[in-house]
Amino acid sequence: MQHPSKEERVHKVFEKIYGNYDKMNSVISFKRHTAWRKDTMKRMNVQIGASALDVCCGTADWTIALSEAVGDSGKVSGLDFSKNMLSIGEEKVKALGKKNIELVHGNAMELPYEDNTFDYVTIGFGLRNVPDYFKVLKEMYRVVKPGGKVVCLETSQPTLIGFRQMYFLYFQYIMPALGKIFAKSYEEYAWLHESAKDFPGMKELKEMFEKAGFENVQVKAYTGGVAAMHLGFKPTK
Ligand SMILES: C[S@@+](CC[C@H](N)C(=O)[O-])C[C@H]1O[C@@H](n2cnc3c(N)ncnc32)[C@H](O)[C@@H]1O
Repeated sequence: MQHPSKEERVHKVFEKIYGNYDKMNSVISFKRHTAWRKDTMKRMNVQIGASALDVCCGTADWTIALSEAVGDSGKVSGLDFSKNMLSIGEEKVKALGKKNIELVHGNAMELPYEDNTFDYVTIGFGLRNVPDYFKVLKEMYRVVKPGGKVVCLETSQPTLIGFRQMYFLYFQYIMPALGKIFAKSYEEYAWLHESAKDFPGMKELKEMFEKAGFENVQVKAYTGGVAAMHLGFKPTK
């Protein structure tokens, strides 16, 4: 029997865990993810009336935060390949009565947009999941406008001594056990461990941003480097 591709595996994971995703996010990060997201938004300094694309938007939390920042005169699109994750996002958008959000079913590897379309393009805890990080960064580069910002918030490789060892023990034993209790699925949360383990550290990801064409790349580590934000500008010429 053939092994499923990374893309097929990831798709299956999110199609299955969608109902528990938001709750698990808070549990596995000890609610830290909310602070990371807030700080990232502060650094982005999103302007009223701007346009934004949130790649791998999932249940649409970052998409909604962006829609609040751009206001009624702005527009935000959220894109994801899991219809179930999007369905949770749709419920939130509807409940909030947001008119400036469009949620789109699509693949991050081939963004269905013209070159130079958005002022901001974000990806939150999504890049780790795609089959080719560099290809997705180049896609994000392609669709952001010259002078626009591309921002990635993702797990990273902890740099503090002791933290790193604890982090891996946590990932290997504690998190999957939490996954079993809350989402009744061990396998799916083991995926988080695997994908986070293989994901590049801050320096490597910064280099990848630069190789994709971004300039003035800023990096911010969160909680000892458990997560990090990378922000790059597309040159104006
Ligand atoms: C960990 S969730 C992150 C969701 C959201 N951005 C957040 O910050 O909570 C990762 C999301 O990426 C989506 N995803 C993974 N690979 C994708 C791809 N190739 N194209 C589009 N979406 C993808 C999954 O369906 C899932 O919703």
